[in-house]
Amino acid sequence: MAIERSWCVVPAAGRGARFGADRPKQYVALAGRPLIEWTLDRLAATPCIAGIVVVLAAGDTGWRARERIGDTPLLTATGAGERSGSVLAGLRALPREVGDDAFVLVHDAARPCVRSDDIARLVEHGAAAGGGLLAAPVRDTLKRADGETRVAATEPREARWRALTPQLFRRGELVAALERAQAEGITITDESMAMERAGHRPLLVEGAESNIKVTTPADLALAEYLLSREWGMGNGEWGMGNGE
Ligand SMILES: Nc1ccn([C@@H]2O[C@H](COP(=O)(O)OP(=O)(O)OP(=O)(O)O)[C@@H](O)[C@H]2O)c(=O)n1
Ligand SMILES: C[C@](O)(CO)[C@H](O)COP(=O)(O)O
Repeated sequence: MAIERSWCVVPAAGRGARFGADRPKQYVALAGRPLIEWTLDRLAATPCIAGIVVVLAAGDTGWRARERIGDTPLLTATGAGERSGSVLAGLRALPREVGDDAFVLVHDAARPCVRSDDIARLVEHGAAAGGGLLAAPVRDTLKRADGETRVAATEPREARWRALTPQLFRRGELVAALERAQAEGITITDESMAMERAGHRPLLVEGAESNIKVTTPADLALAEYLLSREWGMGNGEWGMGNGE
């Protein structure tokens, strides 16, 4: 089932504790602009994104939301103490015309280097599979701990994937899965986890490893390098940089 365009919820209500700045990390300067603006501009410039709901912390004055970014409508919602609660708030703030069967993307405000063509492939293949997420293969050997610092298992090479965002699911199914996990008191770290607990097997769509999440200051330096590589031949326009 080919879907034309999809709305995107952008959770941006975190505190950025691991980043350790004097403001939430989504507002720290990245190449001269607040990090969040790079992410939102990138999403707004992605043809398959119909609109954006950005989820901000209650009373947040770190960034003045606009009604549109270019031709892309921009709505706001108020976040919660946990990321999953912020995502739920964003899903509930979608326009009425986005029904339960509509596929919706969820993308971290903290991921400014996402590639538009990766999002397009996720929308195409993830929708056909009933839901999916961008993911990058992990090069290191992964160990599963037994709760202490002892090795419980080693993940085989073909099973090692790093979940990214965006993640794409049907609005109604994702709301139900997140509400169920919330009712069960389960901490949900990404949308796929809630959907897996509800019995779904989301499709892994390989995305560029440059789609990093800015969590610490070291990540910010890498994001600045990655963005600089995407500029065109000095003309100041976004290149078609392959991100490699
Ligand atoms: N209650 C929360 C927590 C996180 N987020 C958002 O979810 C994305 C990914 O979360 P993460 O990187 O963990 O951000 P923080 O929670 O801010 O980071 P930390 O855990 O270091 O405080 C970020 O864009 C963040 O703003 C959110 O909207 N609401
Ligand atoms: C949602 C996410 O960005 C998918 O990769 C990731 O799970 C967030 O991880 P964190 O533990 O909140 O840093």
